[in-house]
Formats: sequence, structure tokens, C-alpha cells
Amino acid sequence: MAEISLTAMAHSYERNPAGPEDYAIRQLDHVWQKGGAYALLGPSGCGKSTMLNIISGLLEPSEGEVLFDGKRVNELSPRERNIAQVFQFPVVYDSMTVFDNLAFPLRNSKVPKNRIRERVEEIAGVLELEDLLKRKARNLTADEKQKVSMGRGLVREDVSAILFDEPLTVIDPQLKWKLRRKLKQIHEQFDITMIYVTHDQLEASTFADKIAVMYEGRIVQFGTPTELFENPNHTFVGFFIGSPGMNLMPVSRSGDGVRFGDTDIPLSDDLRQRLAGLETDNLKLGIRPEFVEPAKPGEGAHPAVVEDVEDLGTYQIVTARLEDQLLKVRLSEDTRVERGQTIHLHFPPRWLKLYADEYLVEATS
Ligand SMILES: Nc1ncnc2c1ncn2[C@@H]1O[C@H](COP(=O)(O)OP(=O)(O)OP(=O)(O)O)[C@@H](O)[C@H]1O
Repeated sequence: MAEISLTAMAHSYERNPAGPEDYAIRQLDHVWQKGGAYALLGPSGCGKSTMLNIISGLLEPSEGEVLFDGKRVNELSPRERNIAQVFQFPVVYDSMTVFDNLAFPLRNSKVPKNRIRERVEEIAGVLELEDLLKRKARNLTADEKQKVSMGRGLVREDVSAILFDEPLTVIDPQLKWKLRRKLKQIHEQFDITMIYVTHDQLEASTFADKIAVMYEGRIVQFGTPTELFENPNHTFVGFFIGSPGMNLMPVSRSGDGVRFGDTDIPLSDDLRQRLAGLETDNLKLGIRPEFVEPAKPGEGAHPAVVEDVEDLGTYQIVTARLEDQLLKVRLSEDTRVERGQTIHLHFPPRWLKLYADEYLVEATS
């Protein structure tokens, strides 16, 4: 196992990058600690695979350094870095049995025969492949092949890290949740550094202790699932995490805080002071649908007209218009609301976030 550090690392696929938009990864510093279960989460094209391939050694970054336990490994191959990588599609030897597929990485590293058998059986047990050990890989289903692929990643005990690039894409939805939990168990049992790439927030939060959210070639936040939900430090994180995502309202400065249309939203003294020190006018207020509260008419309650009600069983998502802003509000199933009705909404200050140039303006108290 290794601590993996990226220092002043950036990557462009262009020979002569002209500006930041020519970089698949914009310059960043980041540390993946030993033994962590991490997810790298972001939309298609944000740079996740590029990042993973740079860590594994399939790709050399055009700038900066990749360090394993403090030692530069930029020029080393995945094999020399001792990295196991599991890809979106299964990589198995069709003509070999499942046993031989799982044993292959161990035979390559000259592990003694007895230990190979023990370890293959252990991993086959965890992945529920015991009954298939004698079968030729070519006779397996896509799900089973991908489990073998994962097994080949997990079987070595000496790896610096295991990297997963959307490994559950080909897996049947029924099996997906089971395998996700399984990977988590494996992490707890074997204590290996694992980095798991996905564009699915549910997959990321079930697997990882900490998630790095990538957007346009940058890690915009690195935190626990709860931190990303409760305190998104970039509007993209607010929007991307949660279902539906955070309400984000463009606002302008006003005496007490900020405003949109005729609606004034006072801010705490602390946030007002922070805001006074900022030059930008690209300001947004964010609040998650879960944290908007229905209220009685009165001070601090904003009238909004219900435009849509989506009943989701145990709760409902209400779309309400407040001036020209459409807001999503999550209400319990027993709150009765109808289209066209005027409701009043309260924004608890604790859950109201201010963003300047898309980044969170942190309150100091
Ligand atoms: N081999 C390549 N040559 C040139 N550009 C590339 C290459 N691979 C990726 N890119 C570009 O780099 C950017 C990041 O791509 P990358 O595949 O790392 O993103 P991703 O988040 O993994 O996306 P996806 O989930 O779709 O795989 C994209 O703009 C992509 O078009």
C-alpha cells in the first residue's frame, strides 16, 4: 500500500496547450492516503479516467509529479508501480479457467503454490465465485466475467492500490448494489487503498469514505458524502450531488445581504463582511430542497406559487415559483399542496449558502 500524492500535476493531450481549456486535468495538488476508500465522481469528460490512468502509470502527466510514498514514479509502468486496475469491461483470459485467471497475477509475482490456492479460494469466496473455479472463463456471463476481473485486481496482497474505472457498468442492476457492498466489505477486510471512478453519486457514496468531485479537469471538493451534501463548496457539487440538486439563485448585493427581484435575503454579519471584501458580482445563493421549510405567512416567509408536485411515495418534490425563480422543495408526504396554491417558504440561515464565482463563501463563525 502506498500514499499517492500528486504535486502541481496537470495533463493536456495537446502538444502545445494554449490555455486552461486545453487541459484534461488542470494543475492540482492532491493526496490519496494509504488504505483509504475513495471515489472519483464527476460527469462524462471531466477528467476521471485521465486522472486514474496517471495514477496507474498508463499515462504520464504532461506536468508535475506523481509520488508513491514520497518517491517520484512518473516514468514507472503500472507493473513497476504495483497497481491493479479494474476496467469498465472485463479483462479475462477466455481459454483459462476461473481459478487460473485469479491465480495469474500471483504466479507472475512468484507467490508460493500453497499460498496461491489459499488466496484464490479466499477471493473466490468473497466474490461468490467458488462454484465456478473450474469453469473456462469463456463460458461465463458478462457479470461473472467482471467478477473475475475484479478478483484479479483484488487477489494480490502486495499492491500499492487498486483502481476501479466504472467497474459495474456491465453488471446487471440487481447485482450492482450487492457488488458495491461487497467491494466495501473487501476494503474493510483487506485495508487496501482503493480509488473508484464513477459518474453515479449513489455508487460513490456507498463505496467511498471520501469522494473527490471532479468538474472541468479540477477536483472541486474532496469530502465525505455528508460534507458534500451539507456543505458543497462549489455550485457544481451542489447541483451534481443530491436528487434533485441544490437550488441555486443568482442574486445581487443589497443593504442587509443579497436580493433577487423584490425579495431580500438577509445574511449574517459575518457573511456580509466577507461579501463586502469580494469584487465579483457573480453571486448565487444555494439551498437544498431538503432544507427549505414550509412556513406560515410572516417575516422571513417568502410566498411562492406551486407549479408542480411530484409524489415520490414517502415524500414529494414541489416545484414552486418565487418571483422568477423556480425552487424545488422536498416536503413530507402528509403536507397537502396543490398546483396553483400559494405556499410560504423559509430559508433557515444555517442551510443558506453563498457562492461567489461559483465557490462557497465560508462563514467564519
Ligand atoms: N486519448 C485522448 N486524446 C485526446 N483527448 C482525450 C483523450 N482521452 C481523453 N481526452 C479528453 O480529455 C478530457 C477528459 O476525458 P476523460 O476520459 O479523462 O474524462 P472522464 O471523466 O473519464 O469521462 P468518461 O466518464 O466519459 O470516460 C475530455 O475532454 C476528453 O475528450
